[in-house]
Amino acid sequence: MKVKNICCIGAGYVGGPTMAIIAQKSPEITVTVVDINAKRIAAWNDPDVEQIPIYEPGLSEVVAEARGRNLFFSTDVDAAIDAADMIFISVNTPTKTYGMGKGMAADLKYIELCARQIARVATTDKIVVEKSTLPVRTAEALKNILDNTGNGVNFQILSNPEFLAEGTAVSDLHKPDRVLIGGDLDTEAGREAIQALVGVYAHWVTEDNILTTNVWSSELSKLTANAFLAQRVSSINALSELCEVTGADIQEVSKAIGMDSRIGPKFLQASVGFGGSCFQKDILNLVYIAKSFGLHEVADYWEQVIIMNDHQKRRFAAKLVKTLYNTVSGKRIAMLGWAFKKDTNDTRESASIYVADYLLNEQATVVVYDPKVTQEQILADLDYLGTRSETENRALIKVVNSAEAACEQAHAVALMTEWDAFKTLDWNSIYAQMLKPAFLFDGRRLLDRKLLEEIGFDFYAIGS
Ligand SMILES: NC(=O)c1ccc[n+]([C@@H]2O[C@H](COP(=O)([O-])OP(=O)(O)OC[C@H]3O[C@@H](n4cnc5c(N)ncnc54)[C@H](O)[C@@H]3O)[C@@H](O)[C@H]2O)c1
Ligand SMILES: O=c1ccn([C@@H]2O[C@H](COP(=O)(O)OP(=O)(O)O[C@H]3O[C@H](CO)[C@@H](O)[C@H](O)[C@H]3O)[C@@H](O)[C@H]2O)c(=O)[nH]1
Repeated sequence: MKVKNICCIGAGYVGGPTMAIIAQKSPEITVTVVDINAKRIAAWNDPDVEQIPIYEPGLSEVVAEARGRNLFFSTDVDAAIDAADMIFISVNTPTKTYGMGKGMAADLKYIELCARQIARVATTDKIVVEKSTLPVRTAEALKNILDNTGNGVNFQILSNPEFLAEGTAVSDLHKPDRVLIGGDLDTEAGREAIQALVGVYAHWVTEDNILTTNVWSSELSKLTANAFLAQRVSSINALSELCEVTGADIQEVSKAIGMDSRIGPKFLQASVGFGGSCFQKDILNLVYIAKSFGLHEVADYWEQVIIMNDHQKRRFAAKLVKTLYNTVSGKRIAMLGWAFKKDTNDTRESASIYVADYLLNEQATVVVYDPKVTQEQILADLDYLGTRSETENRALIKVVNSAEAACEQAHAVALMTEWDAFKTLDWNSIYAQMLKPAFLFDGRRLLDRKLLEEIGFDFYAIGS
């Protein structure tokens, strides 16, 4: 079967970019991305393509090429479901904040709502693709809901997890290490559905890079990949603390071990802690699944990755307070960067949120600059923690339009996100504008210690 009409439910960081690339590479397939968030859809449809709601290098060009040709954004979810032969579910699956599994399990209510809506609306056979990251065996629940509608429609369920990283979404989608498709390999209809999706990706991905497995392996591989990646970051961050007390340097250690081809050089960059919407959520989900099967040693093993990450964020903030003579009360601390990594405007679970919260508890005045994050978002992130009232947050935190403005009259600078532009700031003039001694805390190992110490900074960097 050749796919002609795709619907994607969820126009977020995954649904938007993924569907834009499918549309770009497959001009004969009509792709409609739908969402209940009308503001988000309006932004995707903004005549000025630079105003699309997600900042990703190269994405606006792809959208400009395909939008209106075979790529559409709409709030009419029912119509798009009805017209499609393949439906991607790409809605959010956050950590549960209530009830059973609170703080650990994935909240699947949005997934279930999608399944019920598809079941209600569909009048022709559909292939339903899990694009969201889901606990292993979710496809079983989806199948139950879809097969019990009694309207005679046949559904095939595939798992097709997404591995793109934010900030590099377009290149990751153009050249994926692999595309993973899980489906029912035991039936003819299952194999046909898998081949239909293979046919979509085969527009630009070689078949050697398209891996087909059973559904459960596909679902579990996604959680496993994120757990392994996050584990590398926590491992290197754990050793960064040891470096600080022994005189070893984490950059040198990373390089030395990364040259071992069995270890490899990627994901060994020490930092103020990993952030992003996925790592923490997916590991907590894995821990919850292991616990629910009574596998407590497995659960404890993976939970340690999160414990270490929380420790890294806290110890960075604590180091800053200790170095500033044990108090930051009334002091001005500049934070450079709020996004969880460079080249994205996403702030979900960013280390900056937790470090700022710690410093605000110590009564600091925090002044933030990020090239892509709005004041509205920064305040919303802090309010969401619920540590203090909205009024107090607004009194203690300031958001400014440049790194220089953030650092003016500051007692200390905390470099939080590795934006390229921070490398080439005029640190001489920043130093001149700061209170002395001028402290600089590099949470990303972005800056040149020798240069900054020569200027006069009291310089501290993670892992040295
Ligand atoms: N962000 C990433 O880099 C990334 C990468 C790989 C996988 N994932 C996974 O992909 C999924 C989506 O993540 P995201 O970052 O795109 O989330 P997101 O919050 O940016 O987008 C999800 C969108 O789904 C919409 N939505 C929710 N319920 C809906 C419904 N019933 N009908 C229509 N629209 C609905 C929301 O309004 C929202 O716009 C998650 O499971 C996530 O774990 C994310
Ligand atoms: O050596 C490293 C690498 C990353 N990080 C941090 O780890 C976090 C996550 O980074 P990254 O993995 O690059 O971005 P994400 O967009 O969160 O992507 C991850 O999560 C996605 C959602 O599931 C997956 O699709 C991707 O494959 C997976 O890399 C960020 O805060 C990074 O700064 C480090 O501190 N050191």
